[in-house]
Amino acid sequence: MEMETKPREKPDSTRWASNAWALLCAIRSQSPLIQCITNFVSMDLMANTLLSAGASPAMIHSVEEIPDFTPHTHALCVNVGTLSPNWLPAMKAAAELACKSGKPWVLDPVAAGASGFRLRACLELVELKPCVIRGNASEIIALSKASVGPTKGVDSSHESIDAVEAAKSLAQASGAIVAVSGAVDIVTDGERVVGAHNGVPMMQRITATGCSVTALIAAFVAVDPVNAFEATASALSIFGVAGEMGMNMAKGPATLRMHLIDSLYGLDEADVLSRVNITSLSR
Ligand SMILES: Nc1ncnc2c1ncn2[C@@H]1O[C@H](COP(=O)(O)OP(=O)(O)OP(=O)(O)O)[C@@H](O)[C@H]1O
Ligand SMILES: Cc1ncsc1CCO
Ligand SMILES: [Mg+2]
Repeated sequence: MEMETKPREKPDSTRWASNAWALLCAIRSQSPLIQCITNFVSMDLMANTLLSAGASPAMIHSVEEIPDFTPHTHALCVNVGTLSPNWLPAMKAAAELACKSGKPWVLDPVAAGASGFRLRACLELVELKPCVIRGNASEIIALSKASVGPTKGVDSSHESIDAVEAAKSLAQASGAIVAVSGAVDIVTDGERVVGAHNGVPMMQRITATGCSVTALIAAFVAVDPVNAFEATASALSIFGVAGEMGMNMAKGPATLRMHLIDSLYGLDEADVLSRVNITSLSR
C-alpha cells in the first residue's frame, strides 16, 4: 500500500460548505445589525429571514435618521421594489454613509428595466459603490445593458444561466460582486463565476424571497466583508438549503414560507455540510 506523503486537499465543494457553516455561526454569535431600506411587500419576510439567521434587522428609512443610525450598522441593504421619488434621497444618503463608514452595502435592483425612472435610480445607486448587487436574471440583464424593455415586472423572464455574461460585465463595470438568483444562483466578481445549486422552484411562488436573500447576503458580508464573493455564494446556498428542508414539510407556498424560516433558524452543521452545493462555473 502506498503511503500518502502530504495531507490530501479537501475538495472545493467541502471547503465551500465548511466556509458557509463558519459564516452562519459568525452571524449567530455576532448578530450583525442590518439596516434595510426596502419595499413594503418584503419588510416582514426580510426582517424574519434576518432574525431566523441570527442577525438583527432594522427597517429604518427616513432620511432624517440616517446620519445618526447608519454609521452604527454592520451592513446596509437597499431595495428599490416600491420606489418613489421621495425614498431615493434616503437610499443614496445611506449608501454614501455606509461607504464612508467602511460598512458594506448591498443593492437589490428590483424590476430595474420596468421604467426609465427606476433604471436611472438603480444606475445612480450603482455609482455609489455597492459591495454586492443581487437580482434575478431579467434585472441583472436590464441593469447591465442600462435598458428599459418589456418586463414581467418584479419577476424574471430569463433563466439565471442566460445572465452570466451580463453579470460579469456589470461586476467589471461597477466593481461589485454580482449575484443572479434562479434555478442556479450565479455569483461573479467579473472573473470567477460560481453556481449555488440549492433551493426549490416553489420559492419563486413566495413574494420577496429574492428580496430576503439579498438581506441575508448583507448579513453574510457583514461578518466577512473582505471575502464578499464567498459570503454572497454562501448566503444564497444557505437560503436555498433552508428552502429545500422547508419544502419537506410544506404543502404549498404559504407553509413553505413558514417552514423556510423555521429551517433557516434550525440549520445545524450536518445539514449545511451535506447540502451546500457550490461549484465553479468558470471556464
Ligand atoms: N427554479 C428554482 N429552483 C430552485 N430555487 C429557485 C428557483 N428559482 C428561484 N429560486 C430561489 O428562490 C429565491 C428567490 O429567487 P428569485 O430569482 O425568484 O428572486 P426575485 O425574482 O428577486 O424574487 P422577489 O422579487 O419576489 O423577491 C432564491 O433563493 C433562488 O435561489
Ligand atoms: C411584488 C412586488 N412589487 C414590488 S416589490 C415586490 C416584492 C417582490 O419583489
Ligand atoms: Mg427581486
